[in-house]
Amino acid sequence: MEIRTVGVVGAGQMGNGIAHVMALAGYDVMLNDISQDMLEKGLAKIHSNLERQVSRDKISADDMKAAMARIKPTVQLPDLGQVDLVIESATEREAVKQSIFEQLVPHLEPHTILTSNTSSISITRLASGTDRPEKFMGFHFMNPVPIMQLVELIRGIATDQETFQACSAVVEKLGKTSATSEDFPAFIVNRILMPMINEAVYTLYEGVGNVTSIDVSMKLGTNHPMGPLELADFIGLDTCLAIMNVLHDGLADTKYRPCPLLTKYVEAGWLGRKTGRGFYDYRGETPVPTR
Ligand SMILES: CC(=O)CC(=O)SCCNC(=O)CCNC(=O)[C@H](O)C(C)(C)COP(=O)(O)OP(=O)(O)OC[C@H]1O[C@@H](n2cnc3c(N)ncnc32)[C@H](O)[C@@H]1OP(=O)(O)O
Ligand SMILES: NC(=O)C1=CN([C@@H]2O[C@H](COP(=O)(O)OP(=O)(O)OC[C@H]3O[C@@H](n4cnc5c(N)ncnc54)[C@H](OP(=O)(O)O)[C@@H]3O)[C@@H](O)[C@H]2O)C=CC1
Repeated sequence: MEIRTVGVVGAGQMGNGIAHVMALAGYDVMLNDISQDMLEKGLAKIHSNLERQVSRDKISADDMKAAMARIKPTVQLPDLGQVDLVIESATEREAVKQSIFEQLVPHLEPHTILTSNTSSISITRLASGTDRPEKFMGFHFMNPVPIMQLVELIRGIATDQETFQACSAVVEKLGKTSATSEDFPAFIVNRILMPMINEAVYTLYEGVGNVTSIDVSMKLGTNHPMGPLELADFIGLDTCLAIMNVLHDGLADTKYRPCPLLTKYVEAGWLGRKTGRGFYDYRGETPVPTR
């Protein structure tokens, strides 16, 4: 089946990026969030990111105008009932995602494909709470969505081939590249990336280095574009902790135990860039390390 309309649930950093690339590729997008404020901030972010692409001659002003016109914001989840494809991108908490699917399913067309942008949670388990596990899969974008080339595609145990092909075709239309992962905790990218970030936090916790020396070491020593602590702040420390907990619980191996210092930052509400403070303090002109 051909996908023409897309519903995105959650207008945070990932949801607004997904709405951005979908609209630019010609899909009509319904963007939903529980918070009107987050919806407005999400739309403003899409606008400024599109403007940046226009100023760098990546897209034309007409492309930008057309993309903005294709995005319809709504705080009413049932407004997504008519779309061909739903990409859920709300907070990384299983109960939140399950509740969204539970509320949405009664309003959906029978043909609608349901997907989640989850970073780590079992696709099979999320699918089993819906009426269509065969039309459910993982559609995992990378941050920042307009820039990163990869989309991980994850089949649940029941996902059918037609659903997988329809999602692969969307990735192609976006001009991105897909990699397929089996449905195990945190899939491929975060199975490898998140233990590295967690280890960087242990390195800080144990005093092996400070924020600056750890990030400089990994940037200049291994040519990573961002140091691991800078990247953790960019992803969101709540999301990093949630992923570590899924790895720890799902694989039952102590090598995945989240660093207590990561837990402490999350408990403080220091979630990284999105709250203005994490391993760095972003409230001034330039980021300042907090340790
Ligand atoms: C947690 C998960 O589930 C999975 C994940 O996503 S893990 C995280 C994956 N992401 C990464 O690892 C990102 C690592 N960092 C990077 O690649 C780079 O630092 C970066 C691309 C984010 C920024 O690159 P940079 O060279 O420092 O900055 P800059 O030169 O200003 O920007 C490079 C490009 O990114 C764009 N960009 C930067 N930040 C952006 C943002 N937040 N949103 C949209 N576009 C952005 C810029 O416009 C620029 O675009 P062009 O090349 O088209 O002109
Ligand atoms: N951050 C990253 O680098 C990546 C994240 N992901 C995944 O994407 C998803 C979203 O992450 P991210 O965008 O970073 O998180 P954010 O915290 O930036 O955004 C989450 C958004 O979801 C909203 N939300 C919460 N509950 C609901 C609900 N019931 N209905 C609709 N919206 C809701 C939140 O609103 P409010 O703030 O009002 O609660 C917020 O606007 C997560 O599953 C995450 O694991 C995937 C790839 C990369």
